[in-house]
Amino acid sequence: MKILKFGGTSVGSIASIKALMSILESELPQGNPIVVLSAFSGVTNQLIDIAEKARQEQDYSAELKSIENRHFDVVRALLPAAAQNPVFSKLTIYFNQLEDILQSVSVLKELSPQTRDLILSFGERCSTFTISHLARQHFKDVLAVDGSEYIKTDAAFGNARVNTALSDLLIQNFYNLHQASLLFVTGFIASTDDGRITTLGRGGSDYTAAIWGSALAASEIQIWTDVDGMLTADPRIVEKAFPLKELSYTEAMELSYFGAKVVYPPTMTPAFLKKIPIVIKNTFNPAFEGTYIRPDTQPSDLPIKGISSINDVTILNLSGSGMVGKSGFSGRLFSLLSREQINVILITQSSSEHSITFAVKPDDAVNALQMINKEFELELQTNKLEYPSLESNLSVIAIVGENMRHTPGMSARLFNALGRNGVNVRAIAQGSSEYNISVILSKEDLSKAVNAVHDAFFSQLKKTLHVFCLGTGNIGKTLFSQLHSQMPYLAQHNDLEVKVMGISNSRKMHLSMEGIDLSSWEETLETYSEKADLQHFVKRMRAMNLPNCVFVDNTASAEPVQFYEQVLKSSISVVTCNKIGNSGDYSQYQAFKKAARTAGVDFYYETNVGAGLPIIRTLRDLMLSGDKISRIEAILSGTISYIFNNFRGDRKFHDVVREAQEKGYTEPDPRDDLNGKDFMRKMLILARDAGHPMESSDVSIENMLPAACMAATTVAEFYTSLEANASYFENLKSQAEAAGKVLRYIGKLEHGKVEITLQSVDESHPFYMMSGSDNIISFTTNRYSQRPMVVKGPGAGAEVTAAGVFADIINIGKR
Ligand SMILES: NC(=O)c1ccc[n+]([C@@H]2O[C@H](COP(=O)([O-])OP(=O)(O)OC[C@H]3O[C@@H](n4cnc5c(N)ncnc54)[C@H](O)[C@@H]3O)[C@@H](O)[C@H]2O)c1
Ligand SMILES: N[C@@H](CCO)C(=O)O
Ligand code: NA
Repeated sequence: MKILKFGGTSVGSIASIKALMSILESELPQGNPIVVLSAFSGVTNQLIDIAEKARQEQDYSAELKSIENRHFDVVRALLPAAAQNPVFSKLTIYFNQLEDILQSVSVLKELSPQTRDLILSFGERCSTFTISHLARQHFKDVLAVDGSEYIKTDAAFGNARVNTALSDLLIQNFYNLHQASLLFVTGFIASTDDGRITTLGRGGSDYTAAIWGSALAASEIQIWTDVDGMLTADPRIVEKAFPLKELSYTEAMELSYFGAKVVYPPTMTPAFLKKIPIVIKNTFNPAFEGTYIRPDTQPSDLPIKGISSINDVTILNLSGSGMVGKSGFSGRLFSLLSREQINVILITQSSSEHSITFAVKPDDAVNALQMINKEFELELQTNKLEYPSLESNLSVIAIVGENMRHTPGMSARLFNALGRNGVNVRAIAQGSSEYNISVILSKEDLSKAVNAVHDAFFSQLKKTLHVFCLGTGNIGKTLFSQLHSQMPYLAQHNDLEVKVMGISNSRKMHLSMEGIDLSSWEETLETYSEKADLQHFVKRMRAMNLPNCVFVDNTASAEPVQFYEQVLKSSISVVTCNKIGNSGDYSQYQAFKKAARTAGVDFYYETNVGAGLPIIRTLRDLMLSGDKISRIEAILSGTISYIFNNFRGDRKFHDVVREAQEKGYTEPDPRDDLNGKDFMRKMLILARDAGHPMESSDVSIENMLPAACMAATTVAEFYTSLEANASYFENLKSQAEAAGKVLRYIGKLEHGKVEITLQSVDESHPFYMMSGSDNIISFTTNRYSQRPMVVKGPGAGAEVTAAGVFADIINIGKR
């Protein structure tokens, strides 16, 4: 025999009652279950409210009427007219009785816990009566049972303690007489020996189901609700939370301790003791298998079963020399708290025994503090103890699961996820059962922390990167289109989801908690945006406090650079193709690195040199493995490379420059390429990464342009001057050609010196063969001493650059 318990949301509406009936219909062929019902959703709370209003002599009639109407409406909708009247009459009797009781509360201006329980009992009685009547339309031999007659309790109204032996007997006797009927039992309510109504406290209908199940040795207890089972985390916090197939009793208890909402496992203890399996099922999705809670679970692949959290706690910290080695101390402390009925959520003690930290509900904190001050007055006055301090606005998160037991690396994974996201851990507790590790953190970090930890443990789910992008030009635009087209691939092959949460260019910006749809980012930016304000952008990004964040700079502006350090310090990784940051003052370059290291986040800038070519990464790997760089020789201007490779035949120099610009190889201002500045920045960044603390003034650059071109004050003027100096460039070319050589602008780092020179090289030179916007770099090192390591390929252009930025972002996601 099974117990099927339907909670408030499963009995609150016409649709849910229909669903309930069809669930019963498919269940009945396997034998009659016992159905336990809650009050219609929301009714218990309404009754509490109405009772309170009555006590204060306020008008409650409308609210009472609305409860009545809900029951009547259901009857009207689901019963044929001819069958309605007897139900209406009985319901009217219930509501008249309730009205009478409320009247007396009003007259006496007194609402005792006993009266309150009596008032609340109408919720379950009306719902069970109504639904059992509706069931008569579908099933034979239906019986409505007032469960309060069969569960006997003490007189602790509001949260009564059950007399199990007596209740078991009453239930068994009743069932023996009526097992042929389809029984509908009121949940939540019970009675004292002398017949006064009591209630069973939080999760009371679950408790009723467990008591009946245990008394009758049910084969299964089904808890029908409005979600697909117990989830891995609170779905209001973690969008990706998913239903668990199976939990052990212990896991269910641990998860619920910190607030799993669908079932309140402590009430299921009678079922646990008899090893009866419990299933959480969704009334609105009955085909879904739901969550099984049972004693012997199958081995699971999940490293943890879930993350539970308590939104608001306060911690008290007690410390002092008086505690060391005093065995009675914590005994006194905790019996004091228990005497005061203060529930201790979590305790940690330093191994020096010098301090104890414990967490309580904020409502209990001041009381706890005062009680401690009183109890330990002597120790406090003699300085053996320090006056305890309170810390509020904190939350607790706990990871729970039996697989954590004896598995090294679990706590590392937890703290790594928290650390990388800049979540400061205030206190830690691990039960010696190893089923649960709990940490206390700031309340404002709760959502970020739970999401980051969920991502870290449930790696079979997509991990989400939250990306904030500056710049919607050549590179920015291309990055968005690459991200957009690669989304499905990333999801499938990298278990990664990249969500763009903010976009800004120099005119407009837009940030969104939902993320920006990359198929229409341009319209979104036009329609919803505000005026660009970088300071504000960064502030908002930080305030969103999301896990796994990346700040991407695709501008050529000095302004974003001012924010890198503060962004890194707030545990947000930075990816930049903008070279201004790393080629500024050396102290600034160092500060970025230090900020990233300290915060444990990434600062990636692969595209600063050679666009998407793996140059920065290669150099870093060489350095990390202890190699020494003796020489770097390189062509690192894609623009100049393109110009020399295409300045052939009767083509004009300035036309080729314009073509390079049109192809997206040049900087936004092409003068930055031709005057060597862009090349200088790249050589400087390489030299710094190779361990030389250099400034830009240390780089010597041979001008490739005549003085008149260098002096041009606008881009238009620049092109005019290139045209005017056409013969200068023709000369350079023909001289080289006459000698069987080609022109190459080459950078070199050797003996701590960096120079960039214009050279004519013949075919014996390794840099002779180049095409398109090719870059080439050769590293001569201790290990690559005879023949250098060479990286070569297209070193400019929107596609290859955006791809490099993309790869940096993904690499952050992979860590
Ligand atoms: N083109 C290449 O092959 C290549 C290769 C490697 C690196 N880069 C680098 O890429 C960067 C972008 O180049 P691009 O060609 O896309 O430039 P672009 O001029 O096309 O676009 C720059 C974007 O930055 C925005 N912007 C400027 N200042 C801003 C600010 N303060 N806040 C927010 N947005 C701002 C502009 O509105 C524009 O959308 C440059 O730093 C360049 O050095 C380019
Ligand atoms: N303008 C740059 C882009 C790549 O950094 C170049 O021409 O090399
Ligand atoms: Na690169």
